[in-house]
Amino acid sequence: MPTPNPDALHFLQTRRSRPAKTLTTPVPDRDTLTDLLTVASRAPDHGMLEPWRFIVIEKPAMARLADIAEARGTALALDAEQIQKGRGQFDQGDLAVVVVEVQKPSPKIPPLEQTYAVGGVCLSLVNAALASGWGANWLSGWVSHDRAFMTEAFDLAEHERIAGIIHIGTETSAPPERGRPDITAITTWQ
Ligand SMILES: Cc1cc2nc3c(=O)[nH]c(=O)nc-3n(C[C@H](O)[C@H](O)[C@H](O)COP(=O)(O)O)c2cc1C
Repeated sequence: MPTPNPDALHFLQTRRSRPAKTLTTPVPDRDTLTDLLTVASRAPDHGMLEPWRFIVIEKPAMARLADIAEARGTALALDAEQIQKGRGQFDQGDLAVVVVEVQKPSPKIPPLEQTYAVGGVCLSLVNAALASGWGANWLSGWVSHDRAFMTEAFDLAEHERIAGIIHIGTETSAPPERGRPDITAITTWQ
C-alpha cells in the first residue's frame, strides 16, 4: 500500500501563484533563496544534463532591466502599453529569478526533453517558494522571447534562453481561485 503524505498532497491541491504585482518586501535573503534554488533543482532531468542555470535579480538591478526593456520595446516599435508591460515587471519587482534554459549537446536526450526539464524546474521553484510561505509568480512577457533583450540584459549565449522569470516576495493578498482543467474532458483511458 502507498504511504500518503497528506501535507504535501494538501499543498499541491491548494497551491496558487500570487500575482507578481501584489508581491512586496521582505524578500528571501540569499541563503534562503539558495535553499529554494536547491529544492527547485531537484527536478526530473533525463540524462542528468542539468540544462538550466539561475540569474538572481535583486532590487538594485531592476532599474537597469526596466530601461533595457523600454529601449527594446521602442526599437521593436511596440505600442506604449506593451512597452510599459515589458518594463513593468522590473519596475515593480523586488526579487526575481531568471531560470535560464541551457541546451546541452547530447546524442541521447532531445532538445525538447531538456526544455521540459527546465519547465519542471520553474514550477518547482514556484512551489518551493509557496510552500515556504512566500508569494511567487512565473512570468515571461515579450522580453523573455526577445533575443536582443536576453543578450543585453543577461548576456545569454545562443544556446541559452529564458524559461521563466520567477518573482518571489511577501504576498499582500491571496487571489481568488481560478478555473482549473476539467480532468474528465482532457483524459482518456485505455
Ligand atoms: C511559461 C509561462 C509563462 C507565463 N507568463 C506569464 C506572464 O508573463 N504574465 C502573467 O500574468 N502570467 C504568466 N503566466 C501564468 C502564471 O505564472 C500562472 O500560471 C498564473 O498566475 C496562475 O497560476 P497558479 O496555477 O499557480 O495559480 C505564465 C505561465 C507560464 C507557464
